[in-house]
Amino acid sequence: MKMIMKFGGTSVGDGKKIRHVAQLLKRYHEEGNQIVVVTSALGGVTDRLLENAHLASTKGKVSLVKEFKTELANKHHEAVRDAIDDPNVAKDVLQTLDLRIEELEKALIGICYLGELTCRSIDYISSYGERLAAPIVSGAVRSLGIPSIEYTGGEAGIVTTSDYGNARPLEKTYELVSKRLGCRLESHILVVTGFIGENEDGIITTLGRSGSDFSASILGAALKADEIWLWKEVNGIMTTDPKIVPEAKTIPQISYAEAMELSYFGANVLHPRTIEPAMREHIPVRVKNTFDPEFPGTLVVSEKFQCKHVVKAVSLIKNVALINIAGAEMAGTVGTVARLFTALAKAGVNIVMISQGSSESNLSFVISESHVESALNALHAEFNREIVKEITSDRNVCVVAVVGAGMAGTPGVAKRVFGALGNSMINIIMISQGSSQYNISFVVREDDAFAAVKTLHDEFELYNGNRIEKQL
Ligand SMILES: Nc1ncnc2c1ncn2[C@@H]1O[C@H](COP(=O)(O)OP(=O)(O)O)[C@@H](O)[C@H]1O
Ligand SMILES: N[C@@H](CC(=O)OP(=O)(O)O)C(=O)O
Repeated sequence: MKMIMKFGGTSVGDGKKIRHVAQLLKRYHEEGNQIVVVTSALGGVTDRLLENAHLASTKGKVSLVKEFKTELANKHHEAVRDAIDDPNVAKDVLQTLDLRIEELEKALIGICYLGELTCRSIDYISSYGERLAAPIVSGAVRSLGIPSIEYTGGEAGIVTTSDYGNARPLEKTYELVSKRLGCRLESHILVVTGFIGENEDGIITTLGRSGSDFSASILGAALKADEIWLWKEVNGIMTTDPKIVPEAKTIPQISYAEAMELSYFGANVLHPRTIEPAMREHIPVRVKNTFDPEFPGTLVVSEKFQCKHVVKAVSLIKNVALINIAGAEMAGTVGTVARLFTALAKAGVNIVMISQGSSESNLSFVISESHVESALNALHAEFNREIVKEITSDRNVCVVAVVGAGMAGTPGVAKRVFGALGNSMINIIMISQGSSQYNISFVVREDDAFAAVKTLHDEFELYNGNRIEKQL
């Protein structure tokens, strides 16, 4: 089989884990599979890179850059020691790492002197997590006697828009990747940095936080892979985040549409865009546990292979805010909503969900907490108390979503959702249901969020894994 295997930051958290990953790869390679590996940064490294980029621009202290350089070098050198036995391979990898760390140091010192951090520089700095991980993963594979080459996303052919921090692949990516990687697949395990690509001028871009899943899917579609495997620290896509409800169970099979709804509604087990490229080529996506490789995990497949289970999972989006706008003149004033959306789009604000009262005199929507200032400024500038008289925001909220393809056309699901929440004395602040009827989502107070997820997990008996399997 031709396979893409993506390993997340927890899976390549340190040298011992990378050694384990290399052994897994050896096993699948020896079974006759052609493998492209997509690696994330070692766990926590992207966060540290971003923190230090911000520190450099605000404090401007070169001594802090030097301290960070030592921290990064120590972490990655230790990983090489633990992951790679062959001394020649280790020497080669250490040389590559040191060169890259020096480049990074220069860039951070530049930011110290300039005192400013552009979106383009943020992408450049944060790309180093994956650019330091890939040589180690590829070296660990070579150390086991298997030829391996490492590529950055751009070198592999991922060409993107210039939307730094949220770049999308251009259509030419699919042909380019196939040309560049296709011919080497037979003889090598290819290791590609997740999360990053480059624009048409060769400038590094990133696909958004947790974007390595998306990279894997792009490469899978380009190479027309038989399967895309996403290796994680959990046993697949589960009925809810096991960190919130420990009784959560693995969902053995789920449709592309359901997996997309879940990821859009906060199940950070998948990057929200992951499914699109796989779906365009009908490639099955498997989510597996790196630390329990025999466990089958979850298979994400096209709808036609999928039985309909009313509710499959419950998810939670944190770090959001609710914005309310109100004004008696809003009722019947044509174009108010268009002005609102245009103003928000110009300010770069993404809307998570929307609800409009039937009186038309108020409208509520949910956005990411980090966009609140820009949204409020944009709305005040656009309306200036004309038509819209009141604009308020509330940051202490979360969005909960109940997802399942079988909800479409099954009466009574909403009654059960809101009945169960009522019995648990959980107040609903806002409700939204997409016309796809694949999910019902609603806003609750942050303090009620975990209880809401647990209540619904119990109501639909999602802790009872057998029940899901029986209905498949
Ligand atoms: N429905 C869900 N199923 C599985 N994991 C979930 C779900 N919702 C949230 N999560 C969280 O997503 C994380 C995914 O695993 P992780 O190894 O961190 O992925 P990656 O490193 O690829 O980003 C887990 O830590 C888990 O707590
Ligand atoms: N390293 C990047 C990209 C990524 O996909 O990471 P992970 O697979 O660990 O979510 C991030 O932290 O956002």
